Amino acid sequence: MSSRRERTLEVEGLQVSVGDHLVAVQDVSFAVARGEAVGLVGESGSGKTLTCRAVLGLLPESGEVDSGRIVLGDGRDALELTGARRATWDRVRGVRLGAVFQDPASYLNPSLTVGHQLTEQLRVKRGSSRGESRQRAIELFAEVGLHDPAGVFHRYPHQLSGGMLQRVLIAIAISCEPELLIADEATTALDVVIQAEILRLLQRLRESHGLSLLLVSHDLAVVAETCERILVMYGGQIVEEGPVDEVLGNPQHPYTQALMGVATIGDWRRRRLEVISGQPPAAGERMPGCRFAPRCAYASAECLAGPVPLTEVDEVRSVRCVLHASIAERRAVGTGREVSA
Ligand SMILES: Nc1ncnc2c1ncn2[C@@H]1O[C@H](COP(=O)(O)OP(=O)(O)OP(=O)(O)O)[C@@H](O)[C@H]1O
Repeated sequence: MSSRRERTLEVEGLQVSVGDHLVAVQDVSFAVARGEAVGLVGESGSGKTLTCRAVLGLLPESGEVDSGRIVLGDGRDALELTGARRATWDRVRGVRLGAVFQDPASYLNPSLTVGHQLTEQLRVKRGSSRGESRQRAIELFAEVGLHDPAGVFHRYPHQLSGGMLQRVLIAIAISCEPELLIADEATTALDVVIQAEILRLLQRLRESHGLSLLLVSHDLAVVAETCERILVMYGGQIVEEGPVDEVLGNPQHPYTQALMGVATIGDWRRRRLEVISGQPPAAGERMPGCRFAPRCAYASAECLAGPVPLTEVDEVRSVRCVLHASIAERRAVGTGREVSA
């Protein structure tokens, strides 16, 4: 588990609100160890993007971190990001923290060549000379799998495909050797072949650069293939976490079980999550107990008694469900009811 490994990121008790003080992310705690790939999954609106954006200091204008701690690095390199000033963010974002998102074109300037944009990053963030940064840019373009990197250097964003643009963005994101790369739905818009190539590239970069990865995806298959650990979010909270194989192989939270149900185990690879019946709570919706209770076939009065903490099941797994032990028992003896899905 990550506690025995050097930490790249620690998020503790994070609460984020949006709009008119609507709590959209609450009590979110997790860590990413050095070189580890952690996947963040959940339905649309569950708070995945706001969690990542809080870590990156890029919340929307109406968004705010109400409480909690975000610490980048470990030991002597540990840096508290909560409440950091702009100058600190300038030193961290793009340097110790890299990010890639779903729509790479919108993060590039259409009127500058991609080579220019990468060299600017190297010049501004690393203080490299013009010649050094040009040479390094071409090396980085080659490293992210762009053919004819010297030719690509002179291209404008509109001259490149979506997959090529995502590679350019990855080259920019890793150019300053960050400790952590956040990839928020970075392969969602790409076709499956390109998606697989980009995921392989991220794996390779993890190995060659000792990079930690926080990968947000709707797609359980993407996380299963790429990550060691998974965080399942529901209604702004983490409801289950643990090693990917164990969580997907034997989900403990009824929501994770339902996700696996709709994704049809055995034939779910490469499928996107489909919608589970019922609606998740909206941002800011106050609920007395478990936020999944209205959609859960196991729900009882106990579930509504008060806030449900994320509880350790064993050394490596945690679940936010007061009934998880009895549900696991019922499932083990084959009498568990199926969750409505
Ligand atoms: N700028 C904003 N203003 C108001 N509400 C917002 C804003 N950004 C996010 N929210 C709300 O916060 C909640 C969490 O949103 P978030 O984008 O983090 O979810 P997500 O899990 O990343 O979803 P998706 O997979 O669709 O990106 C949602 O209810 C969303 O409507």
